[in-house]
Amino acid sequence: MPDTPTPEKPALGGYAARLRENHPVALHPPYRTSVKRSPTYAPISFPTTPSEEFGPTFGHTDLGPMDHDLLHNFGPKGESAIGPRIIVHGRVQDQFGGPVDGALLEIWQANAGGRYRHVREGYIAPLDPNFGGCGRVLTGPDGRYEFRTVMPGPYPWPNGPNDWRPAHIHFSVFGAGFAQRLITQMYFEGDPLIPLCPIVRTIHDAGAVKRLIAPLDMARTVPMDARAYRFDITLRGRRQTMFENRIEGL
Ligand SMILES: O=C(O)c1ccc(O)c(O)c1
Repeated sequence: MPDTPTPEKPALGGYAARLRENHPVALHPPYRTSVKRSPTYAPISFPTTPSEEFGPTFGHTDLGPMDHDLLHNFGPKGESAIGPRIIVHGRVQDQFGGPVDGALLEIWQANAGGRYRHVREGYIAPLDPNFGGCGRVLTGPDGRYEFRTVMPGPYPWPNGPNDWRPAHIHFSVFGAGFAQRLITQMYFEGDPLIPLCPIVRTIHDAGAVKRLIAPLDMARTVPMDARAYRFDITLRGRRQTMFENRIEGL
């Protein structure tokens, strides 16, 4: 059977470039720390070695059995974290919609009250003794992944006088090696804080923002247990997910 081209798949196969136009500019003063963090000199490219490009590879033996269950992977007695229980699932795909097998996803998030378990966290919301906020999962041959957790709470941050981050989960995606790492944030459908967030507002393309917002997925909800949200991650192409660590010009 010939492969059916997707709308963006070149007839002769090949390569779809990154969508650089949608990448936020590095300097966006309403996102205050971007002023100090944005480069003032042109980026320098360093050559990589083959071992950085192709290894190490990740396998199921690298993950603990509870890594994908943030509800239970921290509490000393395996008790459930406090908060609305959710499943987050989706597919990691390439520019043509093909599955990306064996990608390592690492996730981190605040607890249901909006507080991170981190030494430099300053928000007054309480810690949950049964929630660490970190997890890991590998995609399968069909590119799919799934983990369960609590719905993170929104939280205030010292940017402007009254800026609040919408509820979000941070994602790091590793490909075949440490040099292939992409980082992004997932938001939740219906959150009124999304359009107000100075970090979200660095992204000028409405479609790119929409692709960071996971819709509620009632088909995957577990009755009397957990709601579900679907977050697909597309690595390249016209429908690519916006990644924070893709530097303009590279
Ligand atoms: O990069 C930052 O400054 C920053 C601030 C608050 C956040 O919630 C975050 O994810 C990033």
